[in-house]
Amino acid sequence: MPAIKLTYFDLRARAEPARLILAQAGAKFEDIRVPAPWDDMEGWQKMKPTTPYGQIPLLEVDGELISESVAITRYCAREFGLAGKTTFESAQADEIVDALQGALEKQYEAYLFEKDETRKSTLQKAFNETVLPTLLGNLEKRLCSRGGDFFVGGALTWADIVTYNFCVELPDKTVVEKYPKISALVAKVGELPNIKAWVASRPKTSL
Ligand SMILES: N[C@@H](CCC(=O)N[C@@H](CS)C(=O)NCC(=O)O)C(=O)O
Repeated sequence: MPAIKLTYFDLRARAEPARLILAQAGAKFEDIRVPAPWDDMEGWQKMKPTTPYGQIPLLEVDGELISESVAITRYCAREFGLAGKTTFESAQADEIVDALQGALEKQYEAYLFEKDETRKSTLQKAFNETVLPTLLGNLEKRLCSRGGDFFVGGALTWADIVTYNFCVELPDKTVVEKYPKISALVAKVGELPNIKAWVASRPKTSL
């Protein structure tokens, strides 16, 4: 097994999908957490230029660095057999992750780091009423078209784990209840023993 170190702020956010995959795989990894810029701007300003793109998360695998959260997550999925059994299945999983990532980036841009609580809740509400129903409606149909249990090949892949993480991180989880297949998938992934154990034991953070 490669020696894996995952470095991110002390947050779930962009590193959590990779952590969940590593946890599900039972892989050993170093979960390195550096203080967020709002807690230690000086420390982050020192670290920033040492990273390939001035941002984290970073994954170190046997001493080599990978940047970009989705590339990191995809590597973990491939390395630990959660990326589909064929190149076509891998593409099917990528499709779901890319669809979710598109919405996630909109969420980041719209409100995730908004400090003004009133403005944040207005922006959240707008996101819940526009972007989310379209995305979740489309994903529900996609899931049904692929058998209804898992997104790819009738077995667990990172597409399911990333969907789980996206849904449980939503500020208003009731939005997901309108989509029965997605809801069942989220519940099923949340009940996987390794996922359950990770979620119960991971550091408690705001994001
Ligand atoms: N596209 C990158 C974005 C990474 C990113 O935005 N990282 C943020 C934390 S979520 C960061 O490092 N912010 C500090 C900075 O940009 O100075 C990815 O998905 O990994």
